[in-house]
Amino acid sequence: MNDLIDTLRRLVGPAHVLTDGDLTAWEQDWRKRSRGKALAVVRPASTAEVAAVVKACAAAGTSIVPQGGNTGLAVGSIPDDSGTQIVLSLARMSAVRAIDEANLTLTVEAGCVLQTLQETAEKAGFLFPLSLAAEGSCTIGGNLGTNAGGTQVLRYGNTRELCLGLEVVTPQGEVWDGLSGLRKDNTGYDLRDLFIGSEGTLGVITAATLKLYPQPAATLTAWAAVPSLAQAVALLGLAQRQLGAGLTGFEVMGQFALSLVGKHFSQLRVPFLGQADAPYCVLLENSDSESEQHARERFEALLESAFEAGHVIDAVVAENLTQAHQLWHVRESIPLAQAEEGLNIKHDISIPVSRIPAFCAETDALLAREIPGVRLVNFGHLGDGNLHYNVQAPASGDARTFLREQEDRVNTLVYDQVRAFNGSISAEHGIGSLKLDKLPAYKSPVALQLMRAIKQALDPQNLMNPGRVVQAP
Ligand SMILES: O=C(O)CC[C@@H](O)C(=O)O
Ligand SMILES: [Zn+2]
Repeated sequence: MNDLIDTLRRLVGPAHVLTDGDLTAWEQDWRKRSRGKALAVVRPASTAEVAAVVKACAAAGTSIVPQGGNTGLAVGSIPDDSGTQIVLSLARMSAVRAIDEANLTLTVEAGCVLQTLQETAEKAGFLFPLSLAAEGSCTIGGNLGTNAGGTQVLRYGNTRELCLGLEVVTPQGEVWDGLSGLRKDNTGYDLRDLFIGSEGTLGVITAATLKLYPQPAATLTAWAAVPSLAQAVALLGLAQRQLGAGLTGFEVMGQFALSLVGKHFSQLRVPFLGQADAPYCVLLENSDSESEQHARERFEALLESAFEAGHVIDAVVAENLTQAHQLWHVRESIPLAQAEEGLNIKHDISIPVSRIPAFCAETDALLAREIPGVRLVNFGHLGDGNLHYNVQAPASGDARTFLREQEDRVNTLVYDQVRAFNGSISAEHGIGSLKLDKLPAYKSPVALQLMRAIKQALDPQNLMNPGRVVQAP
């Protein structure tokens, strides 16, 4: 092992091979639920260095956990507790390599922080639409590795849809330069899409060519109180018909989720908080290619028809950007408020949009019956059929004990319902190690067999993020 550490020090410089001191930032997951122990944290500065590190680890039979901003929610980017794995941090590889304005593409290295990437696009007069609460610290490599979703998916798609090409270091330490900015390329299997969402189990993404979009002329945000989830779904349909591609955000939030924001972040103003006839609120975003006035007129027309149809019982439209940011901030504070409230169980699920009201009605009742006192923190990206159907321990009693005794049962109740409604047990957060043992019960055996065969073909030594996504054959 000491030989490997010496080699790594030679390859990336001694200052970038961390073996002692406080390694919490690399060894602990974002929710602070899991902690591993790394043999070393290695921080290469170039693709050539990543390739050399991977080759050295392969020769030593040492496994590698690629890591970006370490903000994931599925425990996929920290080492296990064996003390034998290398954490390969891409943080130092953050350069913007090129912008091609005519081709509408941007090529960046994996460690580029998402917000920096958005700002780079903006400075060049474009929009890079991937947007999520962790954007100040997550990196594009991690976004690609997990095929992250976020709040603009209903208009622009997941990270996968925003990526045209990749550069990848294979488990053998070869470099695949697939950084094409082509929108059409039918020359065989789509390797790019294989690596996206593979959570570092097939290789290390070192750079990507991403799509840019024109900036909208105006973006408006509204917050509506809705009488039921069924009416929220009806509002979504109406908004899609009236705004077309202008509808760039459609988030739903249950009153209990909002009450946690009110409780833990009392400086934030939460519209329609606790309004008894509105069990849910919806945040809508309208991006307009003409003007602010045009956007406002269309938004007002939409809300008027929505009131008439009974989809909405109250609504506010942000007057300016500051107010719009405040509304988004309330929405994005829900996970933090949940963490403040205490230990919880997350379910990042997707269901066909049409079936979400029935799913929630049935599953809410099932949980209330089976696990009395349980508190549902239900919110998410309704426009994508993606709910964060989270469960907070009962207010009374010890949350840690509750989780120890009930977490598996809660998961089984919820995921069995997800299966019955043709849904997915991971919509946008990935599998990591958190859901590794769940996947076989909820994914087709044929699909799992194909996934294992791919893993075996690309990484026969099982050195790339082992124990994540699929168990090696
Ligand atoms: O904490 C969660 O459950 C969801 C986090 C994130 O995906 C969000 O949509 O805010
Ligand atoms: Zn989300």
